[in-house]
Amino acid sequence: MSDIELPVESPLTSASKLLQSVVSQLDTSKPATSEQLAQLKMVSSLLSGLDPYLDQVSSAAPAVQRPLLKATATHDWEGAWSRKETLFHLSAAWSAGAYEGNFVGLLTKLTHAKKALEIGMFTGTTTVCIAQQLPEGGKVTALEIDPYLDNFTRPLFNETGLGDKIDVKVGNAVDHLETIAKNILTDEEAYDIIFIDADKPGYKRYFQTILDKGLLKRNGLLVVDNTLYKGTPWTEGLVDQEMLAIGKENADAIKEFNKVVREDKRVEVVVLPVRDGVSLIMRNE
Ligand SMILES: C[S@@+](CC[C@H](N)C(=O)[O-])C[C@H]1O[C@@H](n2cnc3c(N)ncnc32)[C@H](O)[C@@H]1O
Repeated sequence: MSDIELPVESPLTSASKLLQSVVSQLDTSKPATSEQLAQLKMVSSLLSGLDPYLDQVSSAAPAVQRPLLKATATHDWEGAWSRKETLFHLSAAWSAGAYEGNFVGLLTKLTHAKKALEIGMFTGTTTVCIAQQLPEGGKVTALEIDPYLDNFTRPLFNETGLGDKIDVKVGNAVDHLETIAKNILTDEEAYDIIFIDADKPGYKRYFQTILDKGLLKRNGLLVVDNTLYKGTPWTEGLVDQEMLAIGKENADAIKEFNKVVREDKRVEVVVLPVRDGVSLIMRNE
């Protein structure tokens, strides 16, 4: 961050200015005026309309992603959890979705990646976006702890015709990263792009293993999801509000992760307000 501050204008600052204006006029002894209510509605519309608008003006989901999105949205996750078939209480909301999948696919294309790694696959909606952008002979390795998801995605990957470009490794990502590192002996063999999107308390370890063991190429790109974790890193007390049902462990892990990355001299980082926050981290040595 620069020590020279310039004013920022964004949808969030518009919402913030409106809200500050209403808050400064509020008088608890009087009901809100119609003008104040209109301003609050505008704040609500600014905030709730952002993501749908981004979807509307960004390219549609690629055809290969559609069957996976549909299967994710319609699957009976609740039933699978109650039958103890899944390791976690999964829901469709665990997917990074069409917009972010497309974004990571675009980054794969921009970096001319041939070798990609995803840590935390879930239903593969991003995996296929990465695979689709890889050249002939390219491969994405997806690490996923839950065998249920390997069974879920396998027929869908084959249906897209991208099955040959996707290698799913089931098990704890920590163990897989150690094994993978043993087979990466030169920078040439390392990954061009890595997407971290698994358990939040594991992020710091994944980051350090990736850099310490040379899993990411020099000038390679590390993309990390959820680094603005619902706004908890800069909003004291948010995590304690029961209505948000945010895990404190995850919130603390993300805050610590962002600090560790920012202080690591081996990388450059820009955190983007894409969905729940996406960090773009480039290895520069
Ligand atoms: C948020 S979801 C991933 C979403 C996916 N990357 C996407 O783009 O839609 C997180 C996934 O990480 C998996 N996971 C959690 N802990 C893990 C671990 N230690 N090793 C590997 N996968 C893990 C979960 O089972 C879950 O499928």
